[in-house]
Amino acid sequence: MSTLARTAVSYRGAAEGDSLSPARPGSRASSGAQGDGAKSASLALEGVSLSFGGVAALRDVDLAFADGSITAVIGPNGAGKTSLINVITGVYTPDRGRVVIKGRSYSRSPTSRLASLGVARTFQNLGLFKGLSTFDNIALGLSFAARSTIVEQALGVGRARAEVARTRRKTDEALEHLHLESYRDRLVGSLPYGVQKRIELARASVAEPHFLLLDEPLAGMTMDDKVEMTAFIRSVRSRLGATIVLIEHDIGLVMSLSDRVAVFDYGRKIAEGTPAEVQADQAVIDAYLGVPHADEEA
Ligand SMILES: Nc1ncnc2c1ncn2[C@@H]1O[C@H](COP(=O)(O)OP(=O)(O)OP(=O)(O)O)[C@@H](O)[C@H]1O
Repeated sequence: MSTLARTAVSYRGAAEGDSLSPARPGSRASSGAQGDGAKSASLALEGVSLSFGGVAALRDVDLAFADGSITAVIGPNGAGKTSLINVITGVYTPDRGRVVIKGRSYSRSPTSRLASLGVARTFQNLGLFKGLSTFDNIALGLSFAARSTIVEQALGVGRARAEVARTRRKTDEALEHLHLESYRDRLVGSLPYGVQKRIELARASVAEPHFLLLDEPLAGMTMDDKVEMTAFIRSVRSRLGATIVLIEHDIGLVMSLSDRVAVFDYGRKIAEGTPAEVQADQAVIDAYLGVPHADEEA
């Protein structure tokens, strides 16, 4: 297990003021990931339900992400995949259930502290600043860690000087790891879509998160770009030891990239396991072929 993963497992601290409580003893999150009992899961959903008016986006979802694993969340359009990431990141507050992060259980994820808890994400429709350079976009991924005062920053002294140096070093490392050096000073809006997706991955990973949530990181790319991107995702995982959750529609790539796959349909987790297990699962085959389910609710 990586150092980062060990840190995640042993973490017990949490700031006051959030709606939190220790993970339930014996819960999946505290005892290990589903179907992967040898590993701990510092990130999990427990009994999460979420609805919008009459639409149930998530229905009683239990899902634990083994530390250091890559889990793909797949399912047809409207299955609840993005809602799941939005619940983990506190964009949505579940009607029921809890989000467990590093041994603490939240009825609503603490949005303002997610970065310090080691949670980072990318967005389905790129969340980059098109008028800024590649370097500046990636550097923004470190902004939460700034400790210097405005005065120190204005004068470029004290902690600000060290932070600027660290930001430059970390950002240059991320540019190198994701082969983005040649785009360093280019405005993001002028770059090809596949490169922008890679820049978003760089921004999300530059602060070395423990949990990386990728919403359709391969969407809209050429096949060559997709193959390249999957290699970059693997390399981020092995470099950081991060737990990666990704939403993807390209089943072929999902199967080769992921350790685990969770399949959703109408907000419900209908299958979970290794890629080979879910591929052979009849409920999954039915969901993808659009076979109506006996328990389908209005
Ligand atoms: N903010 C919202 N307001 C109303 N309904 C929403 C909202 N967000 C999601 N939904 C609904 O919740 C359900 C699940 O949506 P979600 O975006 O999570 O699905 P998805 O699996 O990510 O779909 P896609 O693959 O098309 O992105 C859908 O029926 C969607 O219309």
